[in-house]
Amino acid sequence: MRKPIIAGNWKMYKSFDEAVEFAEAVREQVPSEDKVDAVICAPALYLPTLVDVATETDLAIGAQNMHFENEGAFTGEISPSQLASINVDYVILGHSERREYFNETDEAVNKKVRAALINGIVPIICCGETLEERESGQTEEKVSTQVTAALEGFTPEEVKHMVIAYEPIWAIGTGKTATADDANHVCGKIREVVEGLYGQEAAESIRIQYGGSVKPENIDELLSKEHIDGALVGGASLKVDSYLKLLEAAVNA
Ligand SMILES: O=C[C@H](O)COP(=O)(O)O
Repeated sequence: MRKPIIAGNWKMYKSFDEAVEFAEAVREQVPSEDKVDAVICAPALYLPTLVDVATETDLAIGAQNMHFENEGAFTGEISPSQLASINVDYVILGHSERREYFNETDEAVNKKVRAALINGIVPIICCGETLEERESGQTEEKVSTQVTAALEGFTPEEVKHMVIAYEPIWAIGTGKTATADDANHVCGKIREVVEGLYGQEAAESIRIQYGGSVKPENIDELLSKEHIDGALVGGASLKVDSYLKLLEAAVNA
């Protein structure tokens, strides 16, 4: 059985004080990491402090992006080894907002996944279709292409420890959620893609999250589905109460 993983993606929200206040409020209430991986992916500026606040608790801290090189003349960028040097555990890669607004390509995502592994950071690899793609029946082809590209060149052992987040773009921040059956169907297809590339053990081990307007009211149904191992959550991860409710749902799933 795969351990659920709930990752909050704060995007470009919260002041520094609000971020610290949140982490201090949840750190003692987060369920044991034996039951659920609880992650907060915060703005880069806050990461060292949040890692410090979360030390020796079951709360893990992640970044929302990184460069694929460990160092170099890349003004404004943050490297995987820099994240590792402050003990960041996770990184979101290939989020649709990065693909859309910052021209992140499948090739760059693949390089970043490699760089994350080299530096001991767990990648949360995002994929998902636009509304237009969904309506024209291209959902499976789109996520399959994205996942295949992101996972190119690894070993089955490496793939087992990765996380994939399926986020239909039309469901992000819109209040529209894919039905649990639809989300499960696509997550199942992603698992088939992983199996085709890396075999059954990797496919059964890799964790696949759903993301897109997940909230305490809909998480139980999503997590009851065979192929959904957790959630990547934007809006509902910003409030202490709703974040803790999502974790509780994962423990009880
Ligand atoms: O990374 C998180 C997703 O973009 C989902 O955001 P949302 O929960 O606000 O729809």
